[in-house]
Amino acid sequence: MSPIPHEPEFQQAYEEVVTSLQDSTLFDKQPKYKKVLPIVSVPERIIQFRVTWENDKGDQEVATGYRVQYNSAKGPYKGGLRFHPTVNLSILKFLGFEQIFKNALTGQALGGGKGGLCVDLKGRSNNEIRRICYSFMRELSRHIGQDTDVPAGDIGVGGREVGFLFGAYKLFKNSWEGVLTGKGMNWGGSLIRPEATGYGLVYYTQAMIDYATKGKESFAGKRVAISGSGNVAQYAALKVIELGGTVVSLSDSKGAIITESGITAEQVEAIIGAKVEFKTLQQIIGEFSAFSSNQVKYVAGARPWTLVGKVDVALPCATQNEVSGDEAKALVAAGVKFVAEGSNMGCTAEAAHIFEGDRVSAKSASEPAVWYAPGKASNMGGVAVSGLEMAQNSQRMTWSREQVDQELKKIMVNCFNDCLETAREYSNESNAEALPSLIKGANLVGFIRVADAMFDQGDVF
Ligand SMILES: NC(=O)c1ccc[n+]([C@@H]2O[C@H](COP(=O)([O-])OP(=O)(O)OC[C@H]3O[C@@H](n4cnc5c(N)ncnc54)[C@H](O)[C@@H]3O)[C@@H](O)[C@H]2O)c1
Repeated sequence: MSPIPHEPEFQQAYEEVVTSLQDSTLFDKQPKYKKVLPIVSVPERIIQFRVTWENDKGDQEVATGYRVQYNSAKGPYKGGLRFHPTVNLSILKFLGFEQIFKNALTGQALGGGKGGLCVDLKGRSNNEIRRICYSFMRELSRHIGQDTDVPAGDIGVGGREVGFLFGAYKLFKNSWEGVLTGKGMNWGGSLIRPEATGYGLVYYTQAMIDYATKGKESFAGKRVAISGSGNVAQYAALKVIELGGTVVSLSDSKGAIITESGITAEQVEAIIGAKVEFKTLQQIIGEFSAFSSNQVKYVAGARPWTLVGKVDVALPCATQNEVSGDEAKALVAAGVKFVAEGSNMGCTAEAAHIFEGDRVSAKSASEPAVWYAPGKASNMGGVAVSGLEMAQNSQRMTWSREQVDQELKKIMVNCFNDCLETAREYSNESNAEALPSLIKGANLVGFIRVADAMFDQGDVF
């Protein structure tokens, strides 16, 4: 049990890690690691602050801002900022806790953190969003820096918001430094950073397909269900299309679009342009010419998982707990073989259990089973390229698109192999040689790397 039971999302994320570790031979082989759990579960520091601004009507508004500086054993705190009306400490602690181990999986020198603001930006003008970002950074700038804590975007915080936040930091601190990642391309940003989480998710899934089919299959010809239509979903969809897969769904918080023939790259580009203006999918399919020739079905208030028919790959890319146990059962019945989370904790504990149960019950690699990758491994391409952005800022250099993309691919494939090998090394399952658990593998690799650094630095003794 987590020490704080009234934080349900945090508790869920904590229990997932603890269960993975307990359900392996790690603590039998090396009992010292048990001591790390209660220490690593408590954030090094939480900053909570008031953010006020004048809205476009001339009224004052107020919201609560947060930064959870969770763990700095491996490097400066690193993790995104979420601006959304559901933001609270339970959600930010779950995201920050995941981020510690995710960042360790990149193989880079990055600690873990997360932050955000409980606000709804939808429908607000650019000017008002700028005022919100400046007010948020007025306080946050006291606590971050390129060697201390380097935030990035998350839900509700994209390129526009990172620009305003960076401008505010520069103003308050009189310092131009790589204090945020996801920056604009002509002022310190890295090529491929906007694409990185979606592309990386597809590269990780490609490594799963490659391993499971012994190189015989790829994305070509596969039917791929994707949820969400924000940053992660957009670039995952474009990469799947480029690799010859058929994207049969996308969604937003109001509903889902479903298509037999596949969403086109032109349609995804239309969504990319319209989402910055807070348009819903329903509005976009009604307004843009890309949707008049190649029509899609819109289902209000629905998630895509039970609506897509036969499907080979599922990539949840919207938000946490967006695949329920029943939806997981429906996906397995629809033939899904590969599930990889673009969103953080996209699957409920029940859904993850169903996918893992399907794998455990298979006797050998030749039997069809579901391969399930947790977000902390499969969506870490974004933070990995943020790490590359920090490296480029320190060097005062800009790497080419090809160089960053190659590095991203290498990082994702290495992460897949690390998860696989470590799951085998510490597995207590009879079929682990042929079908190792990627969720256990990811948690074991991330935890051991962070725990070793904490022992070395005297955080745990
Ligand atoms: N942006 C990154 O680099 C990055 C990296 C790793 C993980 N993630 C995770 O990926 C997910 C999506 O992030 P993003 O950056 O694409 O954000 P975004 O703001 O660009 O898009 C979020 C998407 O999720 C949908 N959504 C939000 N709340 C929802 C809800 N309650 N129900 C249904 N749909 C909802 C939105 O409509 C939108 O399509 C989040 O879980 C985030 O933590 C993002």
